[in-house]
Amino acid sequence: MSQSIGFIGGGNIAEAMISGLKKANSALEIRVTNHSNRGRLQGLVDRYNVIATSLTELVEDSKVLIIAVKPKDVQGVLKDLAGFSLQNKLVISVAAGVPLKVFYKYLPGVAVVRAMPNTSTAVLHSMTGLVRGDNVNDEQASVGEKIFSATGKIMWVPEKNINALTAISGSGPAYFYLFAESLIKAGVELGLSEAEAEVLVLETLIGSGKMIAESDKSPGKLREEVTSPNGTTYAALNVFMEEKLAQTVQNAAWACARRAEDLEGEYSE
Ligand SMILES: NC(=O)C1=CN([C@@H]2O[C@H](COP(=O)(O)OP(=O)(O)OC[C@H]3O[C@@H](n4cnc5c(N)ncnc54)[C@H](O)[C@@H]3O)[C@@H](O)[C@H]2O)C=CC1
Ligand SMILES: O=C(O)[C@@H]1CCC=N1
Repeated sequence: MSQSIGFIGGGNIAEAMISGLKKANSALEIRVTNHSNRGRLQGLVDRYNVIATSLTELVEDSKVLIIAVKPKDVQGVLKDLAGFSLQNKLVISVAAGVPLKVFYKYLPGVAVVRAMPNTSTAVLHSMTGLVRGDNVNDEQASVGEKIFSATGKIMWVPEKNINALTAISGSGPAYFYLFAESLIKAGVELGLSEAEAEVLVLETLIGSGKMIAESDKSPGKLREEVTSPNGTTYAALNVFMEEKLAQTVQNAAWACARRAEDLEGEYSE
């Protein structure tokens, strides 16, 4: 990747992306500007050897601008960017619930890709959804694809599907972390030390993920293979069934997608 990248916003997702991108290519030039938090910016410089800079320098020196601020702060960034010529630049927004039309309003003609990565980009296992804006040429689409492919897998989707994707893979890591936290707590309640419970949960999660990824069996089939009739797993799964875990998971994913839609709704006029 020969393109220099500039992050506007250096928070959680920017750090996950920077960490992954630097792992994939330590020579990659990355600039970051972060509003009103010098300590945060200096931390990124110290940890990843990025260049801390002003917005003006970042725009001048970066081919790709990645907007990684909270949804409520995106319009402020776009107003600032409207003062620059962005010809030949690719703008990538990772903000949830900010539709492409908002970018066109402030930056007419801009080449923008809407992306929804997840924090596993830090370990090169992100799943990133990408939406191609109207003005993105093939070369720019390929640049966007390379940036996110360097830190995991990508999927191009139409804009109408980005909220569904957010509900599964964008926010998804948090669901698995909650499950892991709960299982660690259960292990401790059952008499294991926290360190023991953590190792058991960690290895079980990684092993299950690898089984789903590497075996040719569906998650349902793999589950059946663990579940002996009237055995121990059966006893546990019965509780999940009785307490409607599957429905709860679906409700949570719907709530996530609806929240993204609500955010988008704030831009309807
Ligand atoms: N955290 C996650 O797992 C994911 C987050 N996202 C999206 O990424 C965006 C950022 O999320 P987080 O990193 O979690 O938030 P965060 O709050 O950790 O980071 C945002 C950063 O932007 C800075 N900022 C605010 N206004 C700015 C401005 N005008 N110029 C420069 N910096 C500015 C803030 O000081 C803060 O450090 C959100 O829009 C979110 O929807 C997308 C995918 C995953
Ligand atoms: O919670 C959020 O709004 C962001 C978007 C996807 C993951 N985190």
